[in-house]
Order: sequence, then structure tokens, then C-alpha cells
Amino acid sequence: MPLLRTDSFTDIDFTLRRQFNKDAFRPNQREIILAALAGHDVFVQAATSFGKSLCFQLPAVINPGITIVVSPLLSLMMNQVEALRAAKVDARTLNGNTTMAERDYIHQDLATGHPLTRLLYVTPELCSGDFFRRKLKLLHERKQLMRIVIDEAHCISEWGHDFRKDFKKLSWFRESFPDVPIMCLTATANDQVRQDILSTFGLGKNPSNFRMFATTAHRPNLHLEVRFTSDEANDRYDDFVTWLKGVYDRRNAEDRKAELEAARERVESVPGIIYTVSRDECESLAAALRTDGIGARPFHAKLSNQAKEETLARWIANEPGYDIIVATTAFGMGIDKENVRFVVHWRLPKSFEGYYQEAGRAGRDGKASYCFLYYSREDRDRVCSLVTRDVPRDGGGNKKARVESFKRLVAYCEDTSGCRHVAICKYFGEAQVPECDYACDWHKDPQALKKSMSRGLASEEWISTQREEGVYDYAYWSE
Ligand SMILES: Nc1ncnc2c1ncn2[C@@H]1O[C@H](COP(=O)(O)OP(=O)(O)OP(=O)(O)O)[C@@H](O)[C@H]1O
Repeated sequence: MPLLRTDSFTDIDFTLRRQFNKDAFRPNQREIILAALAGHDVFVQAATSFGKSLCFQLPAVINPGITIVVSPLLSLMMNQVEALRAAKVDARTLNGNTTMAERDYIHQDLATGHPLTRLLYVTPELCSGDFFRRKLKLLHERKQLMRIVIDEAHCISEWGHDFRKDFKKLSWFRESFPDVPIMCLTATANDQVRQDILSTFGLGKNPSNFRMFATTAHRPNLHLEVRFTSDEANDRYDDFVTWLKGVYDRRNAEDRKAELEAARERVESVPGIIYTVSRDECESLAAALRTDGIGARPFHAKLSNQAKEETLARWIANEPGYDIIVATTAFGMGIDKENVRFVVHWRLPKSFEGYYQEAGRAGRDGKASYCFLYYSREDRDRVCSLVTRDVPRDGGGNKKARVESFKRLVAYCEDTSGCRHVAICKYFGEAQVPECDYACDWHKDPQALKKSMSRGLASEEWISTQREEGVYDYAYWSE
């Protein structure tokens, strides 16, 4: 028997305003939400900051029953649950950090068969366990299991950049509850990854019951630049500080300063993220910036939860001394601070998708924001040695895919013949070429870009002699 659906007269605009405090849908959100409310399986691929979460949160508020949201990251779950609870939606999460009391409450709520919880955020690992599966079966028998949502669905694919073994096992949902709609969402999937997601859940097997929304990965407000450097020049720090101080100077100019004062904004309140590769570099860079009067704080996996939470909260609140987060990739997916004005990649990331996902933390309010990637051939060889020797967290993964993604990122960095935005959209398999309004280094000045590459990079001859001596072979970076 099909599950109970909401009727088609539900006023989703009213729910948007009343519950989510937003004036209007963004392009495509309405169509996606209506497809979900009609009980279809839905696949959503859309740029970072598009507003994918609303596409399952709003139907979860309207539909009776519970929506299970599978998500790969604790911080991502907590952020969303906090925001929903602030909007008076009964959202909860079951994960390693959930308190005993909350865990008991949720289990009791599920055991009633008619839970009050509207959205339950869980880890993929939890979904592999019998205990939780029994609870879900009960909910399904009572017709209360409304929808399964797989957020960051690219984690399903061994062809993706962030494969998680337990994501693959989520196919259990479709096998056990063929009548429960599934919604998969991602910002970063190429064609192979998309196919993998679809086949894992049999999405589209019944075309009349499936809707696919794949919108562009293009983020026109991000100004994309590759800045060339070398071990010998070792000029990242000076380059970055000169740029940032230039931004502060412009904000300090008379008319701008008056505007900032009226808005009660500090001159130095230019929030940003710098991604480094190692914990040591993360600490030392943040300390150096602080010495230069710049409010920077480290963020990496070895810090205590309390320290991380405090840093995050104070950065989000734009507090003095917390303008810049210097982070390893432990900081990324799900960070939804709207006014991040720059994202800097201090070192070359390990994958194309990882790079764009992290850059996508910038400019979520739609305003112009800067994304620099410092690229050196020495780093290229170091990261290459990491990528080729890396064993993914859970021992699985497709090495060939990871190496390919890394190579495409290197090619992107060394390509001075075209628009960065076009290169990105092509990587994600888009046929349409996006408009770029001088929002990349090539569009700004193609000749200067070529020159800075030939001046900035070490020659391949030099790199190859060093490589032969094993200079770049060891992996000394740890996240
Ligand atoms: N219709 C809307 N009107 C105004 N703001 C919106 C709307 N929809 C979503 N937002 C806001 O946009 C921001 C980004 O949304 P969300 O976190 O869902 O992005 P996302 O698509 O999941 O991005 P990412 O893949 O980068 O995590 C959030 O702060 C959200 O509140």
C-alpha cells in the first residue's frame, strides 16, 4: 500500500515563510520540492550554496511521518539540526556525540511507531546496524517512514573523491523499503559518480516515479585565481598578507569606513578560510598571522571538540581575533557561513572535487568573493606521492579515480588558455559554457596569467632532477 502523501493544495510558499523565514524560493527549489511532495525519487545535483537542504527539509515539515537524513559529517548534521530547531522544527541527530538522555528519548520516540521527530539525521554507519534497522522496519510498518535523504551522495561512489564504504551499504533502504521515496543530493559529481548513485538505489528504473535535477556547478560570484609559486620563492605568506592588507586599506578609506561604522562592522572583519595540508602548517601559519595583527585561528582534527566548537562559534559570530580559520580538510563540507569573503588553498588539494567543494564555502550570500589556489610544481609532486600511496579511511576506494581527479586539478592549474569557470563546468560534464564576468585570472588578464606562470613556477627540468633524488617522495603531511 502506498504511503500517505500530502495533498497537492499544500501551500509551500506559506511554509517557506512561516517555518523557514524566507521570502521566496530560489530557482529550481520549488520544482524539486513539488517532486518530493508528489512522492517521487529525486536526484539533485546543484552548486555549493544553492540551498539543497531546504529541498528535503520543507517536504519533511509538510509530510506526515519521519524523514531520515543520512549525512557523512557530524558538524554538518549539528549545524542543520540547530538551525531547524531554531525554526521550531523537531529535528534530531543520532551520532557518536549524542548524549545518553537524547539517545534514550529518540529511541523511545521511534519505538512508539508514530514519532514526533520530523527529521532524524544519522550517520551511514548507524544505518548498517541491526538495532537501528529494526526501528526503521517498525516505522515502515506503521507507514511513518516518509523519505530517505542521502546528503553528500557522492560519498557512495568509489569514483568520487570522498568514498565511504558505509554509504554503499545504504542500498539496503531501497531493497527493504521499495515504496519509500529516496532523495539524493550532491554538489560535486561527475558522470561516473552520478551513474553510481543512481544505480545504487535503482533511481530512474521506473522513470515515471523519478525526477532528476542537475543544475550548473557554476558560482559566478567566486573570483577564481591560481597563484604560481615555488619552494625557492617561498612567497605565499608575503603575497597573501599584501593582498589582505590591501583589502583592509580599501575598507579603511574615508567613505568606506563611514559605511562600515554605520553597519557596526570592523575594518578587519573580512572572514576567510585558508586550507593547509598539515596540522603543523595550520598552527604555524595561524600563529604567524596573529603576530602580524591578523585574527587567525587554527582548526584541525587534533584539537579538542571544545576548542573546535569555540573557534567555529566565534568565527561565525564575526568576533575580533576570529576573522580567519586556518584549517586542514577536517573543516569543510556543511560550513554555511554566508559572508566568507575568501578561501585560500595554501597547498594544492588532493582532488578536483575537494578543491571546488572547499572553494564553495566562499560567497554563500551571493556577493563577490575570492578563491586563490597557490600552486607549485614541488607541491604537485608531493601531493601526487600522497595521492598514489594514500589508502582511504575505510580501505576501499578507487585509486585510479583519485589519481585521475588529481591530474585534472593539476591540468586546471597549469592551463592558462581559458576561463576557470568554463574549465570547472566542463569537468563536471556540463555542456553549456557559463558566462564569466571577469571573475577569473584568465578573463582579467590572459597575458599576465601566462607571464606569472612562466615566472612563478620551477622548471620541469629542475623538478625532475629533484624528484630523481627522492626529494618529494616522502609524505610528511598529516591532516
Ligand atoms: N529560498 C531561499 N531564500 C533565502 N535563503 C536560502 C533559500 N534557500 C536556502 N537558503 C540559504 O542558503 C544557504 C545555503 O543553503 P544550503 O546549506 O542548503 O546549501 P547547499 O546547497 O547544501 O550547499 P553545500 O553543497 O555547499 O553545502 C543557507 O544559509 C540557507 O538558509
